[in-house]
Amino acid sequence: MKLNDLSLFRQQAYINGQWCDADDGEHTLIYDPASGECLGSVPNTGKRETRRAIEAAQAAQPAWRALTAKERAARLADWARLMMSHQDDLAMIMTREQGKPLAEARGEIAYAASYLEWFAEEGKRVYGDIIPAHAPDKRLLVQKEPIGVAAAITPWNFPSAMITRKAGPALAAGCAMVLKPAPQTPFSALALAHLAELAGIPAGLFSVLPSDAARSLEVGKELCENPVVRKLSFTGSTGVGIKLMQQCAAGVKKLSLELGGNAPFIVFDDADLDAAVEGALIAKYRNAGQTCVCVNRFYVQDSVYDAFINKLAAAVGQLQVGSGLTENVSIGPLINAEAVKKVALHQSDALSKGARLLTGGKSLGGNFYSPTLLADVTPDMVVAREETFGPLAPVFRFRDEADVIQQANDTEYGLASYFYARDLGRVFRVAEALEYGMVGVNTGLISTELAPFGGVKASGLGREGSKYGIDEYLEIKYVCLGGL
Ligand SMILES: NC(=O)c1ccc[n+]([C@@H]2O[C@H](COP(=O)([O-])OP(=O)(O)OC[C@H]3O[C@@H](n4cnc5c(N)ncnc54)[C@H](O)[C@@H]3O)[C@@H](O)[C@H]2O)c1
Ligand SMILES: O=C[C@H](O)CS(=O)(=O)O
Repeated sequence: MKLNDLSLFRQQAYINGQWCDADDGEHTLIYDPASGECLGSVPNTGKRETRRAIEAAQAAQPAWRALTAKERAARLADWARLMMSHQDDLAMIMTREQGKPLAEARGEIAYAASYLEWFAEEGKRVYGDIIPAHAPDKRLLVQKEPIGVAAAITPWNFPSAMITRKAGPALAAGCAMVLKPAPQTPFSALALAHLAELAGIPAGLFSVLPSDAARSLEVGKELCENPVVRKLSFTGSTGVGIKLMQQCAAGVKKLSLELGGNAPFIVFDDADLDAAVEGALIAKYRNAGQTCVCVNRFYVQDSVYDAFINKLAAAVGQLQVGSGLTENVSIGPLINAEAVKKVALHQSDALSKGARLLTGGKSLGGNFYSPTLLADVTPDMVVAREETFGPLAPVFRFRDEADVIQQANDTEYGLASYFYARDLGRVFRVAEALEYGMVGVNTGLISTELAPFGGVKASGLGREGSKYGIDEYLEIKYVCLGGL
């Protein structure tokens, strides 16, 4: 790995402020999804290491909580500054282990750092209440307190931002955090731990437990069932989210779940078609279509259908596919062979049921797949219901608002949605009718630390970012003062 600062490339677990191997010496190899090259190895931690990390968190959290919000903020701000001063190296690590183009990786590092900056400040605004009492000798106080030890389990598609979107509010609130990163992308998480150490985040307060897919089940089970852990924040697929929810039920653990999506992208007859094409490229093909808020279904009104798909096909055909290390590449590899297979299956199912291939449609060898556009897609096709999580864009037709709202809402998911229209009445009607946690209007890029990120229905529970995100790591305490 060519880095300016090789100390960022960590091949050990980070537990209680110590860099260590797995207790049983087991380790797992990490591969570059573009080249197949082995990048290095990390310890394959399990239940014993998880318990140690939880005990360390429990020991470290009281002193961290006792700091003022301002003191905690200073450490988080330093962590963010260190991320940005190492942006190039952190981006290189991310591109090598996840595959996204370097420009996108640099963007993610800035996005990830923004959550630390944002919650450093939000921690200073954890206000309580004084409630007008119901009796003259009483005073009613409401205060917010850190929940204690929190656990995080994160996905591979945003190897840094999905971590700081949890660690930022948790530490700002006064909590400790034990993190299990995705098996595919441990190096980004371990680099963050190294920078946290440099920023003065105390030993034990933030631990990182790399593990392969099998050991992840063991680590996750301990995080869900250990009574010291009072909060679990998970980002990943809905199926796994449900399993974790079940494992947390007995301990009545507080949960945040950022799960799968099936985003509609609607183009009305009064849309600016060129703007819609620009928004479609970002909303569909960012991270090679591997984001939870990527468009999964395009809906275009009959009268502008041909004009839109022709414009979009021309734009998609210009997208460059290749290694994320190569300049001007906008579509990197998918994370693995299973991801490529899923895209190919969704495409072959649609074509077998009458869809029309407009551009792309090719597996390019290894984990590369051409950015693809399908027309004449119908609701009986698998792409209508399953999250593709790849660079495949299916385009449906619709007649009018009622028709497209019914189609767009016909899913168990409810994370992100997008539409292009210029009539003001239509904008409000459609934004209010869409059953999603987030709605992009005349834009394909909605994610920012300033806004509440999250979904409804099978897309999860709770919100991350914004003024709401810190509440996920706080408990409300009511104090009733009597006899005054
Ligand atoms: N809503 C969001 O903010 C958001 C963001 C990114 C990804 N996602 C979703 O994540 C999915 C893709 O990411 P993925 O493939 O990493 O998801 P995944 O659910 O397979 O894995 C996510 C994490 O959970 C761990 N995990 C899996 N099974 C587990 C178990 N039984 N116990 C404990 N841990 C377990 C994995 O090791 C990984 O760290 C997509 O569905 C995408 O929509 C959602
Ligand atoms: O995959 C989903 C992440 O939340 C990505 S982003 O926040 O939309 O950039």
